[in-house]
Amino acid sequence: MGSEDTPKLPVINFTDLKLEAKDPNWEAVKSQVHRALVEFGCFEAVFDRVPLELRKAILGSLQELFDLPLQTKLLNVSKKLFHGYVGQYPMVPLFESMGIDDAVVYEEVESLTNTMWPNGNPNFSKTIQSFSEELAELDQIIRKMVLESLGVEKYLEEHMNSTNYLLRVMKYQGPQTSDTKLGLSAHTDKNIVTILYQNEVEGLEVLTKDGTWISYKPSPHSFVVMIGDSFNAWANGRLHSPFHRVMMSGNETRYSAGLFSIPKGGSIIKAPEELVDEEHPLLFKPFDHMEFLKYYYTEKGQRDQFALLTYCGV
Ligand SMILES: O=C(O)CCC(=O)C(=O)O
Ligand SMILES: [Fe+2]
Repeated sequence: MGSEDTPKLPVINFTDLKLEAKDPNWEAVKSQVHRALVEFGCFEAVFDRVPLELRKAILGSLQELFDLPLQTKLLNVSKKLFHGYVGQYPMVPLFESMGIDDAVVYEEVESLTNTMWPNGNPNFSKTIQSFSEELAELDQIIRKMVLESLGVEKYLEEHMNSTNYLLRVMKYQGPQTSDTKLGLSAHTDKNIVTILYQNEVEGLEVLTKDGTWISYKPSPHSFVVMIGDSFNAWANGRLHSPFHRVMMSGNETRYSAGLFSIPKGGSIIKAPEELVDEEHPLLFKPFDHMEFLKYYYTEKGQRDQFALLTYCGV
């Protein structure tokens, strides 16, 4: 297969674009975003709002965090499912991850920081919070563009207010072999929007609608934006939430960080009536995201590639 045949994720440039100021480029970028999300559910975003220093700092902070002893990392527990320390799974032995809930709020980050470093580590808290705050702006730009493209911007405020931000940080050890090993199993995200950043070690792959795995070539300037099942359900299937996985080879460690916008517990996800008609019958019954996650984290739910469809598909 020639290189021009190798599929690539669309690249969209958000340089200088702001959420508040009406930008002359807004409409053009919006139509690229809409097209990419319908076709791939995913794209590569160039977003210079996160300064290079901060990009470097976040990767340093991830390493610092994962270098802590396991018994310290295990102190990151959370009442919410899949929000604390996750790792040491026989299925994916290379993978470790930690959640930082409400990472845009300094005090929330600080409380985790103080659990990890009882003598404090303000640099860590600042890096995590600033990084999350900048990416939250990109998340909101994308969601606003999607709602406008679907003609349902009247729901914008309600939609934005219905979510929280979780920053999940990930470490994948190199398998020390040249053949490829599973880093993270293929899945769709269950949330609204995910924005990923990572070091230079390859491994992330995204499945196209026609069944081809696209390998993402990391760049320090780019973020990967992905739609989760809940946003696709809210949009009554007019977007796409892609399967993706991490495949590892070689010796190097891959670090990544993802900002996840997640429906608040108790908020009901229901497609606006404007998006349901004869041509587009309702695909998912209204559902409570927290209740759905309870199903997803059962043994059956974990094996179910189409968990949301099983849970509330019409
Ligand atoms: O490490 C990555 O780039 C992907 C992580 C991921 O897919 C997830 O946490 O849902
Ligand atoms: Fe994911």
